[in-house]
Amino acid sequence: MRLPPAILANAEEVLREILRFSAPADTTLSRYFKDHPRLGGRERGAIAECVYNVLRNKSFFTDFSEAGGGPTMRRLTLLGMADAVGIESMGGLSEEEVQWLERVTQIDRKLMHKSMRSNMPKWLFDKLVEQCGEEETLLLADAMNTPAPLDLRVNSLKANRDDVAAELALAPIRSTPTPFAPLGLRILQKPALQNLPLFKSGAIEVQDEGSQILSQIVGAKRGEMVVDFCAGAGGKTLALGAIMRNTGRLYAFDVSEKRLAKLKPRMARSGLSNVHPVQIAHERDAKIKRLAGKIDRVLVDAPCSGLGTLRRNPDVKWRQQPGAIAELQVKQAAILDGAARLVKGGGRLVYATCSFLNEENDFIAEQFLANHPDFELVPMNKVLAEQKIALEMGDYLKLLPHKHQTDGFFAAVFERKPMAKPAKPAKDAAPADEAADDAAG
Ligand SMILES: C[S@@+](CC[C@H](N)C(=O)[O-])C[C@H]1O[C@@H](n2cnc3c(N)ncnc32)[C@H](O)[C@@H]1O
Repeated sequence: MRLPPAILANAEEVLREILRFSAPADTTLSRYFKDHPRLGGRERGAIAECVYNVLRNKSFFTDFSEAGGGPTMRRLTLLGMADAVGIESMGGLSEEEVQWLERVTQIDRKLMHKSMRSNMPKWLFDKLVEQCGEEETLLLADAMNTPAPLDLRVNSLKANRDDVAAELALAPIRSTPTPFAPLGLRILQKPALQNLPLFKSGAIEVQDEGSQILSQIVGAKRGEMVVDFCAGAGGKTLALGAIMRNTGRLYAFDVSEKRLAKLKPRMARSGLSNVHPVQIAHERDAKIKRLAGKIDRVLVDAPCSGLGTLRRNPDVKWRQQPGAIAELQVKQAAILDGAARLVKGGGRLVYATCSFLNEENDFIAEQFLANHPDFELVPMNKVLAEQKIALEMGDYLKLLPHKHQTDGFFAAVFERKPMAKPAKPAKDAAPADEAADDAAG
């Protein structure tokens, strides 16, 4: 059945707003749907897919649309919708529009100029070519422009993976185990999960496999003191709490009250009682001072460009500005430095981002090591072997969609060298302050 002609007008209206890039695309889209309650499920699906197709393919869609007649925004919408539902399902097209769509959808996109084929802003394409070469950049870009599957994490406090897969199959939702994360299930459809008893009972959470792996390499154990320094809405906090089997103490820090508030209902569903959310003003907040040198594992899931999540948030590449990367680097280094103070001797600090840019990743890790001689790098192959994760890496974790079918993630693990014990004063030694005075003199 054809979509009503008005749907193209709706899609064009919301697309125009989203392409101003003043807010994240998913926020604008949800608000639009809330303001238009009469749109049905199929219509919402088509509009959302149309918008996301335009965001993913904006470079060559813009090129195609400029080649035709009529308003550019209408043509962009037609291209996005044709990719979403097919020309034959679109109502309200003129004869000329049908012919134009039939012509442009035949064009072999692989023959386009490489920078345009990547569908990235020029600054990002150039940066990536410099970082990993043209061939790798195009593979990465193609993977980032392909919608991601839906990954679930089974909450091991409440269920096991096989039982969850069997219960999903009754829904009926087909899932397959994720290749690397031991509690992950991958779903290729896009079912509504919110009403499933499995979701309501906290047996499953939506979490990309990469994010699950990242939580695991923190290596938190039962009974330990652990800090999730940039916990946000708690995706990794919940995974860490389950890995700790709901024992020990897990602090969830963040500067954002709004994000921490979203963690609370998720905590309640998950059955975790070892999580302590704490809002901090900044990475040197006095609230965290008393924990200095006492924590076994600290995770810094740092604020970053978010470019690793382009499969889900294709607007990020157009919203991100090259100048912002340098500002992020300053913040990342400061947060990592603040968090490092918490780690006890022999404890570990994990720095992570969902970015594939070396500037936010290797560079920050190397700078940290250069400035913190009391920490040493734990090579990622060692960390992965400890966790029995069958992935081959070098010094760092670098997950990429075209290689690992996950979002783009980076992680480095540092271990604090055992702290030197204060030397026992010799029996006839002078009191410490006297000795210091002597030395100063
Ligand atoms: C990448 S997000 C964290 C995502 C979260 N770990 C998860 O798995 O869902 C980065 C978070 O860092 C927080 N943040 C920013 N500056 C911070 C700071 N100085 N100290 C602690 N958290 C900070 C942001 O509010 C944001 O929630």
